[in-house]
Amino acid sequence: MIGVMGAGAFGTALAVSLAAKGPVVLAARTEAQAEDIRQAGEVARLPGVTLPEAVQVGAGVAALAGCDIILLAVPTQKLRAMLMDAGGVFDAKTLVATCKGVEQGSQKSPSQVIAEVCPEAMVAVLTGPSFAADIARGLPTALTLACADRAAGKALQEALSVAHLRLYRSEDVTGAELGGALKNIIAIACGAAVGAGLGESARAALMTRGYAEMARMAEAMGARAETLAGLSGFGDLALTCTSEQSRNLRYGLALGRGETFDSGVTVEGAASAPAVVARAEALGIEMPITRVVVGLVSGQLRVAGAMDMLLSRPLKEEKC
Ligand SMILES: NC(=O)C1=CN([C@@H]2O[C@H](COP(=O)(O)OP(=O)(O)OC[C@H]3O[C@@H](n4cnc5c(N)ncnc54)[C@H](OP(=O)(O)O)[C@@H]3O)[C@@H](O)[C@H]2O)C=CC1
Ligand SMILES: O=C(CO)COP(=O)(O)O
Repeated sequence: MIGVMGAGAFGTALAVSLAAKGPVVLAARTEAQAEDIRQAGEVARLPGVTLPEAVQVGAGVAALAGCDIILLAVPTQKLRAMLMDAGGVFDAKTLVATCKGVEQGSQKSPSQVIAEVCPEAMVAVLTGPSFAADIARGLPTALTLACADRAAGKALQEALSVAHLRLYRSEDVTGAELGGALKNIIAIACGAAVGAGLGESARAALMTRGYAEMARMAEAMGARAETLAGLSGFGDLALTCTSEQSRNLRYGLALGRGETFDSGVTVEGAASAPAVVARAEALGIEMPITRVVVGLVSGQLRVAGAMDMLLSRPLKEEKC
């Protein structure tokens, strides 16, 4: 049976989608949350989506004991603690990370965190351009399913594909995870520029030079260029930087407009950006847009100063 850990927007959307194939367990953090969801028939972070009967709502890791495939849909910075609290329930399971970020402190990707805490588990990554609301409504979506083990990846591709949710297989876990984590940061930069009234041309420039940063880091970390050009990289960059459904873009818009933003909303790019800059420094890679996002998020930079920093860099040849 398939289980989902994290009854937020994305975990719920995936559970609703996969329920077309059979029963799915959706695990909220606490029994009180699970009971609220059962009573309401929907999840607060994904309003307007009625849970089908095939979605069985439970609480905590115990609810997932009978599942062999578990999708992990908690924010990246919460992943390690959640796994460490699992008390062995996740050992020897197939764990599919759906979170898009880099862990603060360790600078590790979700799959690396899983491998460290649950060394017995088979690890895969599900990523790519998809808003929870779109998946839950059954709108057409194409994602990357990355797993270093080819046979396990093929089995997962079958198990997790649904008519409107088309999965493309990859063995490049590093590249798939990097694309998802880095595009969120570039989306914050785009939002900040647009929010500050700098225009659509600035957005296009940030997306393109942001992609160059993503490709640079990917190359340095041994990821494949074609992965970055695929759904998990370019595809998700395009979606997140251009749609106001994106929380990262909306957070950037608020920064650019000088407005406050609800601190309860998951903004993976803001949490991951300092870890990415630290990793870039260790690798000797220039990531100027990511760096200014760190300054914007920490409040040390304003958009005008950030743009001055980017525009005053030495003139150079256009290449990645
Ligand atoms: N929303 C989207 O469109 C997409 C999201 N993603 C990725 O999916 C990940 C999750 O995002 P999303 O679902 O949108 O975020 P949400 O903020 O909507 O939900 C996160 C959920 O994780 C739960 N959670 C946190 N810690 C634990 C824990 N220890 N045990 C159980 N549950 C826990 C939260 O519970 P609580 O409220 O109690 O803290 C919350 O329900 C992110 O990395 C995001 O980038 C990927 C593609 C699309
Ligand atoms: O990852 C996403 C789309 O692919 C969701 O983006 P946000 O986290 O910015 O809402």
